[in-house]
Amino acid sequence: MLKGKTVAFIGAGSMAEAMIAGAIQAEKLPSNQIIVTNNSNNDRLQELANKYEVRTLQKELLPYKEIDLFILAMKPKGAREAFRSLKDKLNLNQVVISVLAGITTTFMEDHLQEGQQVIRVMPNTSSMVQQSATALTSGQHTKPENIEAVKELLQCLGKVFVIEEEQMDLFTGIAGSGPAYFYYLMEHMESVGLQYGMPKELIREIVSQTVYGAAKMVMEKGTSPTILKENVTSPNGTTASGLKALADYNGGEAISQAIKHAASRSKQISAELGGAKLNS
Ligand SMILES: NC(=O)C1=CN([C@@H]2O[C@H](COP(=O)(O)OP(=O)(O)OC[C@H]3O[C@@H](n4cnc5c(N)ncnc54)[C@H](O)[C@@H]3O)[C@@H](O)[C@H]2O)C=CC1
Ligand SMILES: O=C(O)[C@@H]1CCC=N1
Repeated sequence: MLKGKTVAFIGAGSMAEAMIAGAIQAEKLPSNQIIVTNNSNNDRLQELANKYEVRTLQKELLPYKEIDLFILAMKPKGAREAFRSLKDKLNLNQVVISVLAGITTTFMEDHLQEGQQVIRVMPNTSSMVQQSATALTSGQHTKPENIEAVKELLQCLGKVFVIEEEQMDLFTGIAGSGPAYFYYLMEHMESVGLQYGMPKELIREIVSQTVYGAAKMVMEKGTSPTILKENVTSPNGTTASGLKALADYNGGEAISQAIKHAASRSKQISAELGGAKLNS
């Protein structure tokens, strides 16, 4: 489905790079089928061209007719201008994909030609190592074969979940932003190690192996986090003491609030752009 398709990234930041790196590593999309552009930073385009051998071009020079899939990867505040400049240059066989937090398929359809095929996607930066949890939801005119092609592209970046659009803000709070919560946790784990004199490289390896092992247990053993947590916890042992401190300091509530705030910010971005009602 992806074979022979040309993909253009409009926006060349960290998310675009993570997706480009993942797709090339998976060998599904050769670098000569990838075009990248941004607003004005030529040095950044040169950096991506050197690193991934992709074609980089200034926006005005994009060969619009050659491109099958446009992936919008700028900040949401640039969305209106980006859609405005794309609108009259596309035909209805071309597909517009957005990774922008809070940009709904309705917003996309309303700001492109009537009948344009659109797909909203929420990856995360673990795309860089092909371990993203990515959500996909499509617009009303999008052909099944194009959804399959985009799924194939996203599968190069990790696991893909086709979800209802209503769940996108929540998915963004859990998985789009999620890696940052784990990095925050890891930062704190590292800093305790450092505080007690462990060498930085050693503590980093210990912490990342611990987090990786815990995720792998959930994925491979089919056991719930609750049971796995109980398995670690000996009566009156070290873990019980650690978990009590987490509860005393409201660790669980802090995590729930992080997800709820991120999801609500996604909704708010939609509302600010006039693309969705802010109902919670
Ligand atoms: N960073 C992340 O973990 C994730 C980001 N996203 C979404 O990806 C989008 C980009 O995020 P980052 O890569 O972190 O941002 P970034 O700030 O690193 O990159 C944004 C890029 O867009 C370019 N740009 C801005 N306006 C443009 C326009 N009108 N036309 C062409 N290029 C334009 C900038 O020059 C820059 O290259 C955001 O909308 C964000 O919601 C989605 C999932 C995860
Ligand atoms: O922080 C953000 O808005 C983007 C969307 C999900 C992850 N990063």
